[in-house]
Amino acid sequence: MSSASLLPPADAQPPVRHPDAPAPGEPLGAHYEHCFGCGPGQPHGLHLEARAGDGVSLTAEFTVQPAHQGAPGLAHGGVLATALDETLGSLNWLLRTIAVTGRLETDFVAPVPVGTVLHLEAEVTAVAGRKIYSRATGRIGGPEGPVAVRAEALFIEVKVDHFTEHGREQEIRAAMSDPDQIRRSRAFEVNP
Ligand SMILES: CCCCCCCCCCCCCC(=O)SCCNC(=O)CCNC(=O)[C@H](O)C(C)(C)COP(=O)(O)OP(=O)(O)OC[C@H]1O[C@@H](n2cnc3c(N)ncnc32)[C@H](O)[C@@H]1OP(=O)(O)O
Repeated sequence: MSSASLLPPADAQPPVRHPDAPAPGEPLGAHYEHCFGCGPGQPHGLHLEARAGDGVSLTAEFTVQPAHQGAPGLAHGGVLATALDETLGSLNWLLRTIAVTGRLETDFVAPVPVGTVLHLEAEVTAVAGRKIYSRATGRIGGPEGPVAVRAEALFIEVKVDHFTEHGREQEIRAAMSDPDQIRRSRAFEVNP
């Protein structure tokens, strides 16, 4: 059961897909080359690949590598939580909103062996002001396989200043001059 702070308030609205959101089936790509969740330049990262779904939803895959073990041969729970966090965070691109995780609640339903493809699906359920409510499920053995992990989350919309104030200047400057225009706009574009 989710905690009270993950229940949308009575005045929450259904999420609205941004008109310029990627079409259903289109890959979302990475928002930052060195992101541990999705960046191609992070050798031990998850290299999570997400695709837009209908409405404000998406699907994603992540293959558990030996570098992601906790118990021998099994994915570390924190890594699985990261996969859920990254998947849920990617939803905000469909809203064209920059947001960070405020709260993430995870259920670990079944162990996930190394070599397994985790099939994730996620959707935004409601928006209330700066608060974005979402949930995700990860299945093994195929997109229709048994549920191994699931999560509910609250993301909070932030201005780009959140990153320039708290992040390291060198990395921020490098991300702002990323030659990949889609990645640059995904990281920094804010829509009212
Ligand atoms: C360089 C590249 C840029 C990349 C850009 C893309 C980034 C994507 C990254 C993707 C990577 C994957 C994703 C990641 O890993 S993101 C990384 C992990 N997350 C963070 O680092 C966030 C750290 N936290 C903060 O910075 C602040 O606490 C934030 C910004 C979240 C809120 O502080 P702020 O001062 O702004 O706002 P507020 O305190 O007035 O709160 C506002 C409202 O929210 C409610 N609330 C707040 N927290 C919680 C909570 N825990 N449970 C329940 N409710 C909570 C609060 O009650 C209030 O509600 P209401 O009173 O209005 O009803």
